[in-house]
Amino acid sequence: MTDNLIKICGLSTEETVQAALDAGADMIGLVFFPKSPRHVGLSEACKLADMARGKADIVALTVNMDLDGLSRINELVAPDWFQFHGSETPEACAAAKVMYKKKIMKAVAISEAADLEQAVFYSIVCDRILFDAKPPEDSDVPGGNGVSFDWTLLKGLDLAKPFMLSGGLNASNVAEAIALSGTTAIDASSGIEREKGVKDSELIRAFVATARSAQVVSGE
Ligand SMILES: O=C(O)c1ccccc1N[C@@H]1O[C@H](COP(=O)(O)O)[C@@H](O)[C@H]1O
Repeated sequence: MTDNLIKICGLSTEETVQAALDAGADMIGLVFFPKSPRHVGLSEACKLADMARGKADIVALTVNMDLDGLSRINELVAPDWFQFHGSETPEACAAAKVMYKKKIMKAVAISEAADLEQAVFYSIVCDRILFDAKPPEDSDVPGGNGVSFDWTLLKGLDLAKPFMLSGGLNASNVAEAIALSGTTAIDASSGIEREKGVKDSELIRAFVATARSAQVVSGE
């Protein structure tokens, strides 16, 4: 067993939140983005968050949401984290951190080494960086696309804050992703679904079990 940090994102039912908690996920993500097949309304999100509170960190994922929307989520859902998955600036991330007194994770889209540079600025003001693949050109959503990037780009990366790997992870590739990236914090969404937007409890269990035991390969 490892202390790898495991986030299960895009949960929208009580059954799959319970499966993630029972499997030992450290963070559960709720998506507040109407274009996403994983979007949850506020009242459902409150129920799901209450199930997880104190057992796993609750992450509210938003995309370029205005302050009214963020304030409502903050007051009603009371997440531990906001995950900003749009084009929010470092200044906006810093302002949200002060205003809501919550931890902030900023998604940074990667396809080549040069894309890592923007993470430096975010890592000064945010609590964690989430590296995700750039979305396909025909996608309506900036994440949850099941697309991976070259995991070796993260090997040896030194930022002011910790980071997490996402993008196309599933039970079959997460051990290799951890080994090649050197990252022990990982996040999955579409790779644990039986169809788009529909999480599968068995796939969640398999993902968490594999991710929990996967080791970084040292000395490379
Ligand atoms: O899951 C979504 O629908 C979503 C919508 C908008 C922004 C981000 C979204 N998901 C996040 O994207 C990454 C990668 O997801 P996947 O594993 O490749 O499906 C992950 O952090 C999700 O939380």
